[in-house]
Amino acid sequence: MIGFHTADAIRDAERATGHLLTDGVLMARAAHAVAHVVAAELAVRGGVYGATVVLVVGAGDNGGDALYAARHLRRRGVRVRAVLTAPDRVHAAALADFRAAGGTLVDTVDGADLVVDAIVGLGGRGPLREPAASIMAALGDTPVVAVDLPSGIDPDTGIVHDPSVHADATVTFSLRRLAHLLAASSCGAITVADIGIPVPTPAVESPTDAEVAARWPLPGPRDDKYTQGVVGVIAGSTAYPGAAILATTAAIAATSGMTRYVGPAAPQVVAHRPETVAVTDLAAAGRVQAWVIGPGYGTGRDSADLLRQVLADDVAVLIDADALTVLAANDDLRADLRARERPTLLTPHAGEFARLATAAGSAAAGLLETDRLAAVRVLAADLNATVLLKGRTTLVVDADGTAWGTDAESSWAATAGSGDVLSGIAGALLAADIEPRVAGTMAARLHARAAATASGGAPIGASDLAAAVAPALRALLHLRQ
Ligand SMILES: NC(=O)C1=CN([C@@H]2O[C@H](COP(=O)(O)OP(=O)(O)OC[C@H]3O[C@@H](n4cnc5c(N)ncnc54)[C@H](O)[C@@H]3O)[C@@H](O)[C@H]2O)[C@@H](O)CC1
Ligand SMILES: [K+]
Repeated sequence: MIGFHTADAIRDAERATGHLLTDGVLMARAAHAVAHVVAAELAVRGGVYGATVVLVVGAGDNGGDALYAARHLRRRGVRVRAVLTAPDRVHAAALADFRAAGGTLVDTVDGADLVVDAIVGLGGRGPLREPAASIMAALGDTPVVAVDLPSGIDPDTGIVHDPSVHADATVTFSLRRLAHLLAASSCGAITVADIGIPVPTPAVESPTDAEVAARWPLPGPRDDKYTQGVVGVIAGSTAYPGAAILATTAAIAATSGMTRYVGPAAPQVVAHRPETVAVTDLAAAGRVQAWVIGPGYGTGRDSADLLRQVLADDVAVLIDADALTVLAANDDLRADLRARERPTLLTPHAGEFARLATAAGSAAAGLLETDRLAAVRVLAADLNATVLLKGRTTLVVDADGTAWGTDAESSWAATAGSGDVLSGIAGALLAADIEPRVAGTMAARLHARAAATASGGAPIGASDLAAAVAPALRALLHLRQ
């Protein structure tokens, strides 16, 4: 598991090193790592020797890391210059070392082959201030290496303020910050350099692809179609059969268990996937181990009745799309949800999340813009369910606050119908008896990989995504030991 930490937890862990912090040993190690990553970036961009690097240095220790790095870079033949954004508060010892190593002070980033963002790190609050904002606005397409995290991004909430730095690479120290997950797309490639800080309990964890592969349910020698879990998909309508087809197609590809379908699009679903056991009425559906309810199934009275019956069933339930809207509109259904004892996973996008949180009178509604992680934690607790908030970074949080997350690494999945594919995959995993937080995160990982597989660099539709679930899973399973 990859752990992500709060700034407070990191500062406590740094303090626990005692003299390593107070004697500047940690900063010396950090500086070494900065120089290493800068040199590696230069090496793939035209060479290290003779290159010009401009450090943009702020008031705190983040600037100190970069100034001390100059000595290592000079040794490798790099011309190092620095712009001080707060000259009266710069790390004095680091500046003296920088000068002694042959660094020179300048006023702009002009002429840089690479810029180092050492404006703020863990101590950063709010958007870039002047003069840092104007200095960085003049960057053009010069590559940027961020020290610790890109300045202007909040370390704990990952809020990307305007203006802020967009980095091509980020070098951080021993412990990943929450922003590295929550604002992953602003950080570029992240290098975690071990500088000898003990690892505390993380705030959020993210499984690696190898861990997702290891947990993926595959048929064993004694399995049959029932033992692997039957998922039932309640989705789509006569007018809009697409969601039903996408969700069932994804569920079929994700695991070998049986997929049932309940709804008016049964003929279309069977025409696309003949292996689906499809009926139009819930009463005729037969047993399942998990329900997926909501994609494209409408928001009328029938929808509320169906959701009520499904919530009363003694199996895992995934509530998505229209069923989330129905849940927002019906107090009694939210009461049923809170009272449930079986696993329940809600999979809203930001709009559905806001509507549901507002209807539930949850403080989560007010937190969504300022602190996504806190917002999901609050809604999960208020609804007594696991909540998966979709986005470039997916967060999946249990009612007790346990939080997992995963960065999609690309945005190709941002297309209509993409969520239907996600709910199909996650539903199949729930039916295989995987707990909601784990199932949701595993599904988000496979979904992201399927999007990358389908895309190959070009826009895709959700049926391309659904078709790529099987090949993406095949590739993922190669990581299994
Ligand atoms: N504490 C430690 O043991 C270590 C700390 N390290 C570095 O130290 C950093 C933390 O240092 P500090 O606590 O000094 O904090 P920072 O270096 O992040 O900067 C805080 C300073 O920046 C100013 N500031 C805050 N927001 C700003 C904004 N938006 N625009 C302009 N200025 C702003 C503040 O007024 C404050 O003076 C880490 O991110 C890391 O880079 C490393 O040396 C590793 C060891
Ligand atoms: K920085």
